[in-house]
Amino acid sequence: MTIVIDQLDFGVEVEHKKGSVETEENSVVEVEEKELVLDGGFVVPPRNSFVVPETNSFGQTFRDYEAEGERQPGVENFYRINHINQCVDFVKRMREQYGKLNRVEMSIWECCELLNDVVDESDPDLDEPQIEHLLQTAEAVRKDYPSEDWLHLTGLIHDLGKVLLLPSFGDLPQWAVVGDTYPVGCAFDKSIVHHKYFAENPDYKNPAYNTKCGMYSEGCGLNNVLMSWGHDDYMYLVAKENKSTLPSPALFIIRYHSFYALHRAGGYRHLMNEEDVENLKWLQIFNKYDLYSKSKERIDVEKVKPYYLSLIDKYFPAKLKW
Ligand SMILES: O[C@H]1[C@H](O)[C@@H](O)[C@H](O)[C@@H](O)[C@H]1O
Ligand SMILES: [Fe+2]
Ligand SMILES: [Fe+2]
Repeated sequence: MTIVIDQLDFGVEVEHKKGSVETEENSVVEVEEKELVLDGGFVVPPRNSFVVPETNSFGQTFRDYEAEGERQPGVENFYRINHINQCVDFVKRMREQYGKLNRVEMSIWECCELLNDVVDESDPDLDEPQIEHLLQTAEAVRKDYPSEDWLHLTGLIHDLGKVLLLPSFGDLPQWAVVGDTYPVGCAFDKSIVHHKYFAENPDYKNPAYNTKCGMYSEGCGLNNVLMSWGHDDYMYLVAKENKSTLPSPALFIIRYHSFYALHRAGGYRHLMNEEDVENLKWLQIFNKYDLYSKSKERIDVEKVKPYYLSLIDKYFPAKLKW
């Protein structure tokens, strides 16, 4: 059995458009089509065809971090180490070091191919090579939003930061690359997966960092918030520093797609500014495709490659600094 998830219900404007269709008897009937218009000027189609599966490839509901199964102990252990180690000092050091982008020079597509060798230990829903996940996400978005080519490309590249696991990118451990992300420097929200393990984080008992706002102020904007270090923030830095022409919601999606405490649980809203509120709408649309397109269905890479190469050419330089 499958469930169809309807259009998301956040506060977007609905524009009514008149159109006409011919019936079988050739009489013309007026119809009213609803289009959702986001403030950023992008249009959300009224009919989404993507069907959200009820269970993942392991027969469990998606993102069930307690369900017993072969992946559960490994994933829980991943979050234990992640929560102990991601602290303000660590994040500052990583941003400083990796912000230099002085390790590798290569194209976006070359990077996609490198992801073939990457396995993500934090993910209870996926054990396929990462390149499959990139294409599954991008192609699922493309079906429902055929004219938003920037969103297709966002699907393709959103997880490229996982190359941080590879030797030429510093060989970072899994806990510093994958998994959900969250702000450091203020209280860890209760909705974060396996929250209990934060008790051993050096910031947990620090009064400068353990209040609702911690080192931030209400409405300061997520751009001023330090996020736990991983593939999201790294790929955002890569896209920004290499002067990608992708629009603001694309960069926001790349940077915060693992921030489930925000986009799923609604935590940390007090740190957002108006631009974040607007961009979050796109992130919530994107998340459906990122999460639920994970399946055993393979995409024919060679068939779709020319299309994605044309998008890369449109939004990125030929070679990027990583
Ligand atoms: O395990 C997954 C995986 O690492 C994803 O790439 C990340 O974006 C998710 O937030 C995380 O939960
Ligand atoms: Fe990710
Ligand atoms: Fe992903």
